[in-house]
Amino acid sequence: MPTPVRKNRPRILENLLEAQKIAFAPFIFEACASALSSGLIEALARKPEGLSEEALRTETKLSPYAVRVLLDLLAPAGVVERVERNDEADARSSEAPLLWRSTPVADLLLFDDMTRANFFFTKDVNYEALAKLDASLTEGRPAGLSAFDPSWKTIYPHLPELPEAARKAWFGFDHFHSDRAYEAALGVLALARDFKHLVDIGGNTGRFTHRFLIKNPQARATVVDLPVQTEAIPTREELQDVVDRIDTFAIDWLTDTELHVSPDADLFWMSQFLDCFSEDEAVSILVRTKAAMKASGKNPVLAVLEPVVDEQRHAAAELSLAATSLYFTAVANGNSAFFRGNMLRNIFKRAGFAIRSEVPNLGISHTLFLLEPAD
Ligand SMILES: C[S@@+](CC[C@H](N)C(=O)[O-])C[C@H]1O[C@@H](n2cnc3c(N)ncnc32)[C@H](O)[C@@H]1O
Repeated sequence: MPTPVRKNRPRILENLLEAQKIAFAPFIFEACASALSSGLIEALARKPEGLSEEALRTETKLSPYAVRVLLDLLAPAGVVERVERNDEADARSSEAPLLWRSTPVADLLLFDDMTRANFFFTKDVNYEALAKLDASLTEGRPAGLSAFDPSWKTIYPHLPELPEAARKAWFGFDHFHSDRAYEAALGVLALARDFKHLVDIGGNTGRFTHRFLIKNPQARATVVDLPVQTEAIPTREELQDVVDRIDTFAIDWLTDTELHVSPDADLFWMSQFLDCFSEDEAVSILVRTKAAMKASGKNPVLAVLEPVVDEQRHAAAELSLAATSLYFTAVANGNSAFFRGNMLRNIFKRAGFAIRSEVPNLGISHTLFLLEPAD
């Protein structure tokens, strides 16, 4: 028997609209993608006083039909609006062309770097794969990854093989979210100690390593990652000014390989890394990292930079992070997510680390944890 709808709910019309935005979310998303790629939103943004449909056709090369169906949906979706006529006669006249203009939401789609990084990450990396979210959730594997290649088990070893648009969107998204926090985190680290040897675990393309080495001209670094990433480090053009101070250590943390790095290592660093693993996997990685730290003679610190999903200042950040967790589910590995604060702190404890300090709200949404072995 169907569950009865509860009566006397307040704001039923607003809620009905919200529910339709969800029911038709892919339609709205695709309409925005077309309005961006055709230049429709940009044309409107350049003319704050408004544009007629005819002018939009000229600007975008879209047909009258295409302009009409896009505008008709983007208006109730809150992306464009009809211009209010002041002149009553004008407003009644069927001769006067209807004018359209963009809303502040359209401006964000066009100009806001975070919105754009998220939008194209959704479009070019996740869109097709998300159709397999159900299977991913029930089977505990990234079933959506088959949109790229049915033989791939996780996305990480295949990042360099992604199609051009997906690779650009993946790195654009990753870099957008970590870059802003890097500068702030480097400032915090500089206050803590004069670090001489960085171990960048999950160092990927060496982007953080590069910034660290530029800021610390006497220091060295070891980039730790899957072989496909570490092998590319020496030839990366953007690292050439520091490459003679970088070593690499290739590891697949999902095997039982141990970490071995220079005895001079005094800063172990993990940025947007632990979230690529399940809780138990993260504990295992931290335990092996702790063993490598203890082998160093320099009393090292472990710095973990993570966005904590339930400790965000803004609803937009919380929604972005929670949505990205489903990328981990359907595309990346099937078993990880951005952590809630209590889970992450518990993982540190289980691995035998004590938290020395926490600095929240770095960049847009990251917290920097400084940890030391508790035993
Ligand atoms: C989300 S990226 C983070 C990159 C960078 N640290 C940042 O702040 O943007 C995660 C990194 O972890 C690495 N990684 C994922 N799974 C791994 C594994 N099983 N063993 C070693 N590294 C792995 C990936 O290759 C990638 O470079």
